[in-house]
Amino acid sequence: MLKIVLIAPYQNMVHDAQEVCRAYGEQIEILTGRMGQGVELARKSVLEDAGVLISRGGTFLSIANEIAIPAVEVAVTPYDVLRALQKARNMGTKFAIVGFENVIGSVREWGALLNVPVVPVDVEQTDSAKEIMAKIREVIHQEQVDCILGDASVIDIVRDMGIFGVLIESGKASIWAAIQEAKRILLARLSERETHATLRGALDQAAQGLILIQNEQVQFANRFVLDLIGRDSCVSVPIESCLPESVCEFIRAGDGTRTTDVVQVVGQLWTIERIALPGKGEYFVTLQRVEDIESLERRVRQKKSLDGHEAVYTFADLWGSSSRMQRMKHTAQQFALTDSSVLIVGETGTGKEVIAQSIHNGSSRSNAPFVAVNCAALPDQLLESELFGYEEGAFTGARRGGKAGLFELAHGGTIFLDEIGETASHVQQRLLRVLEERRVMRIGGEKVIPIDVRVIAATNKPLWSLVTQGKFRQDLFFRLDVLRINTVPLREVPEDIPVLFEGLLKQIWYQRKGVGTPPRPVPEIYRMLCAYHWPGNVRELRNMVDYLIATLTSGVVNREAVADWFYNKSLPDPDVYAEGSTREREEVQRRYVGSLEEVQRQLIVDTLFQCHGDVQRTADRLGISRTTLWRKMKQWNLG
Ligand SMILES: Nc1ncnc2c1ncn2[C@@H]1O[C@H](COP(=O)(O)OP(=O)(O)OP(=O)(O)O)[C@@H](O)[C@H]1O
Repeated sequence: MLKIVLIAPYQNMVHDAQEVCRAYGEQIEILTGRMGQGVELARKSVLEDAGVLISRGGTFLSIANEIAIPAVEVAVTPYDVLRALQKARNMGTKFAIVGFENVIGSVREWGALLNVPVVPVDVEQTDSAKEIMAKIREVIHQEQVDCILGDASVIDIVRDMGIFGVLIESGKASIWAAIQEAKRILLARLSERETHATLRGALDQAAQGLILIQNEQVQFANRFVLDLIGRDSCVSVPIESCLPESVCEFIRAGDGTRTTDVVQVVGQLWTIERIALPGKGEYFVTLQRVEDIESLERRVRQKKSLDGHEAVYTFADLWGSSSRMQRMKHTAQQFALTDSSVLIVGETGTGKEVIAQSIHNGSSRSNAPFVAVNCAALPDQLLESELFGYEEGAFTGARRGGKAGLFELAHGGTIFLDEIGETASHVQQRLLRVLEERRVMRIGGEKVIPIDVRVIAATNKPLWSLVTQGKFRQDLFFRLDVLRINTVPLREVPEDIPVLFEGLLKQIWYQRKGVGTPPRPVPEIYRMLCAYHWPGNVRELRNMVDYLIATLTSGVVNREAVADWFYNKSLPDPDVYAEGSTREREEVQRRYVGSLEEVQRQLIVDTLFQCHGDVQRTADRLGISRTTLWRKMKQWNLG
């Protein structure tokens, strides 16, 4: 605990100070010592936790000059001088007051006011005892003074000269005032010390080296640096005696306000930064292990990549009790336990993405990103830059600072390449290289970035026939087709329709309404649902349930409600057909003639028209994915 130490230059002051402390309950340490001896005591006290020093006169000035901690002066008040003059009157009629400015400052005016002949004699801090003696001799000779007034050090000299001297003593009030000032300063120091300790503690926790240098000496080094150099402290130690040579070289060689470099320290690479501070010869130096920066970068890369790249589905979301569905699910669960590439083949809406996400979530990569990219949804150039990223200036419109590709974002996790059959040949070639080398190079870049990504690809096109037509690279096909899952079209597992229908009914009901009881399906509807061929598979069934929940007015899903959906879709379904009006039936017959492809095209044109060109609404109505719709629009130039 820091304390207050009073260094009294004369014995009476010790006595007065003790009385003041007793009277006011103050706790301070009191020592006696004049000038050099007082300074020595002060120095010792600092080592013994003195926080503030108190002294007076020349001793105070010396302490304030030589000791680094705050010192408070016991002021010499006019009353103190008056008391001394009173005593001096017994010894003569003319006086000189000899002292430093802090003692005799006010005396000049007081002497004049009291009509007492007082000659002030200034003593400088630098004056030796001999020089002071000469000044006293001169004033006695020239001014004929009878007695010298002064502080303790002056009175010592005067006595040695055999001249009358009166000590100007400080009163108890001055001592009390000095103690109060010292307490105020001590409190401020204590709180500063606390802040300092907190700050030091924080800097000691830093995972990098922090060094403050002043005139090539270390003024502060945090725990990280001390551990690195194997020392407990290095305050005020020359840099070459405690810091590694490469660090010293860098500190000396750097110019400018901020310099950075990479140096070798204890066999490792470190980034080092030197920041020039406003004080001359003052620098702040930071040291960071390159390995730590790299690992941090990896973590940042992973964190950033997780934003919006999460798999939500698990195997529990894959419904269907048919043996084909169960088998498929079981196979996918087994694949989740491996790290090989998976190719999922199946029609639109059969749950390829659900399976891909479930595999990811069931795998050891489940805490890492799941990045899904629809290869058919983007123009070739854009797909390429999205997948592999690009460097600044790689092409017109490239973002400043470049952009990380989806492969980089998927680092540690899984990338799901949906509609892989739609990729252009140059993208296929690049994909192959990434899969073979397990590293990417951004477009326009030269840096090779290692990646650890599991690939799951999906297609609703017969990929092998694309290979035989030369539209898909055979080598890429075999890279992807390591583990194969064939999804099941809904029309081939009609026994799953009730389970799926009821599951979706509940799920969507609670999503939309939050509370209440979902509508109850009547068993007859399943005959209608099972007779339908479901080109959009489970997605189409889902859309139907969505429609029913939005339009139902009773708590029952009956034949009429289902028929209404079929009719609304304008599909020439035989069961529903009979329920439409003759005019509408004729209109449908007139419009939807020709090959299946022509009918499909007409249906898409009509639905797009009804939806005012809104692709999402059109796709929803037709029960196909946006991508499938885009593909078909591209095929028939409907864009
Ligand atoms: N077996 C299933 N159990 C529950 N929901 C399913 C199942 N299969 C598909 N779905 C649902 O159908 C919708 C479409 O699924 P998903 O997107 O996985 O199909 P996809 O085969 O990837 O389609 P596309 O090829 O058009 O991208 C999703 O809402 C999904 O939840």
